[in-house]
Amino acid sequence: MEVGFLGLGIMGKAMAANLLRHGFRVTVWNRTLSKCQELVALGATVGETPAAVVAKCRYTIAMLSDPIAALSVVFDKNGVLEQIGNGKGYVDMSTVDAATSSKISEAVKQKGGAFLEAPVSGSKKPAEDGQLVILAAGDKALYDDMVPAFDILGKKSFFLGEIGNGAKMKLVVNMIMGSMMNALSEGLSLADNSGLSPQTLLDVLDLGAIANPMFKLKGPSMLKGSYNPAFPLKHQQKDMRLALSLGDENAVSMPVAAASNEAFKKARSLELGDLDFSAVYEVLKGGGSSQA
Ligand SMILES: NC(=O)C1=CN([C@@H]2O[C@H](COP(=O)(O)OP(=O)(O)OC[C@H]3O[C@@H](n4cnc5c(N)ncnc54)[C@H](OP(=O)(O)O)[C@@H]3O)[C@@H](O)[C@H]2O)C=CC1
Ligand SMILES: O=CC(=O)O
Repeated sequence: MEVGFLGLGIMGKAMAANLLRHGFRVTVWNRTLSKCQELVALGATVGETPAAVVAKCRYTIAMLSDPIAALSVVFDKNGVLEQIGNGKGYVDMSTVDAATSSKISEAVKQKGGAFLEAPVSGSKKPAEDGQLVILAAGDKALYDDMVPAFDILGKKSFFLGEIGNGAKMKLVVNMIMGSMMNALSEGLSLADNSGLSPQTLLDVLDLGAIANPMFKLKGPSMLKGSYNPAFPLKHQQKDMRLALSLGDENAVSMPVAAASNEAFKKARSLELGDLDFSAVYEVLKGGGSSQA
């Protein structure tokens, strides 16, 4: 199978490499074109623009930072829309809001193409290992066509129905994840500031009913102050913002998420946005965000 791949950041690079390893022919594009070279070394070819990739490939996948990037790659000059049409499919796996996804879907469909949103749950390591959870919605026939690729990229894919449902599901999941990261950070800080060992707290948590892979993976590196980005904090804050906006639209009160968003915003203001999202601990350490 041949696919195009737009966006070679932390996730896109790992996902495109995985497809290449499994025998897919992949044509890649990235805004900073030099980043394509690592994939070329693995067998990829390069498209000079998103339009050039879509012209060459029947199916094109995108993995881009945010709504601005997702819209730009489709609607700008040399963008996806210039070449999408009958018989071609566009699959956006970026985490965006439902409105962004719908706008892209409408435009692609108007040109005769098919569109699927397919954001993923799972970070850098699951992307490298093909263990993502794929939350797809939109064109069911395109979903069926993409199953061979999804089987390589993920451990499970869900088809959630109409456009927007994948985006919303992803935002709900990441709203919970961001709130949990804040709760863990406050707990580590409370343990530390009240004379307990934060490492012992992690050990206790790991044996009880609230044990989870995220606490287990991130806790020890947080205690070392090590925040190599797997999931950049700026993207987690974007997801909290979009989830809160979904809450606004549906009159859902989310005080926990709102407080967590403030901590992520504070972290961004301290220029921690490019670090891993667990760096929010730096804001909450020593007594809470108001003292950061
Ligand atoms: N990292 C993670 O753990 C996970 C991330 N996600 C989501 O996946 C998406 C990608 O994340 P990740 O790979 O971590 O992000 P990165 O920040 O590592 O990569 C972002 C990508 O978007 C491109 N980009 C940014 N702005 C523009 C623009 N205006 N026009 C064109 N391209 C642009 C970047 O290009 P350039 O190289 O030129 O900057 C890069 O290829 C995000 O939506 C994120 O929320 C989902 C699950 C897990
Ligand atoms: O979006 C991030 C993730 O870990 O999932």
